[in-house]
Amino acid sequence: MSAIDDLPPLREVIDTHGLSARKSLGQNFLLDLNLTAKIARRAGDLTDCDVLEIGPGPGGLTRGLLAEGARRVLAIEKDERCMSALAEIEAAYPGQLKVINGDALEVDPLSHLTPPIRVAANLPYNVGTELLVRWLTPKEWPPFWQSLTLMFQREVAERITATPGSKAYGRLAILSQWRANANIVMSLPPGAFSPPPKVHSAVVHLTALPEPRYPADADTLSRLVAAAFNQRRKMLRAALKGQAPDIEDRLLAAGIQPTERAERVSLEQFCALARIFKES
Ligand SMILES: C[S@@+](CC[C@H](N)C(=O)[O-])C[C@H]1O[C@@H](n2cnc3c(N)ncnc32)[C@H](O)[C@@H]1O
Repeated sequence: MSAIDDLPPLREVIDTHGLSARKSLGQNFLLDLNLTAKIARRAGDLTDCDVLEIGPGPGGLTRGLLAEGARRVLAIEKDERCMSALAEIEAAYPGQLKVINGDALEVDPLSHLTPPIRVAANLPYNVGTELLVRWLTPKEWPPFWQSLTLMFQREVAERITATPGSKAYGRLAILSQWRANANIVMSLPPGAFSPPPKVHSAVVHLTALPEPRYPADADTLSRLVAAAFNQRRKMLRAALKGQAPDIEDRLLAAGIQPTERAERVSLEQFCALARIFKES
């Protein structure tokens, strides 16, 4: 019998520790340990890795990550009420789980982790998107993480993995695919969660490329792509007018027709445009 078998079922944990789900914290818990084990397996081989988990809640995915052999898990959870439930898991895996009660947008986890590091999370979607963009846009590359395995609203997962020409293609697709391989590895219906959310969810697995697919400065690329897709129905010469007075020349130099719309421009072309901006 492993340590995880000694822990009470998650429904009992919720009752014992009074963890009624709070909408303000985006709490839709995964209570099926077979499912959390499956998600943990999608994070890759954890045996020689430290894992950063954001938003462990009552600890379903945390248990999965530890049972899959993670060397250490650092879990950052904003809800103080979850601390006693997570302490039970800490006790079952001495020295392997560290929990920080704080806001993942404010806590710097790096001093607690040793590479190689993988990230796994089932987070409220707004926080997840903000963290994803941060993790994808550091100045230096490769980043601190080897892979990110993140639960998103299915529509957001589709925006991360979208290709040019599709409605979902935009800033998230470009930033994700510039520096990582990104795939949807699991789909989950609302009923997988307690309480069930209104929408379907999906797990996206991103692995960091050793180098970005095409050279570009992260801030410049991020700024241009945000401006281009903010007005996605406009031609690029109009959408990017505020970025440079000679925007048409710059677009042409990057191999982009000024009359083109952002959703038809490839990642390679956006990177070429970012290089032209950096050089000018
Ligand atoms: C969707 S629930 C998932 C909980 C758990 N991982 C599971 O799968 O059952 C999201 C969790 O993130 C926590 N959370 C929300 N905002 C957070 C933040 N800014 N930093 C850290 N945790 C946060 C919530 O309290 C909640 O426990």
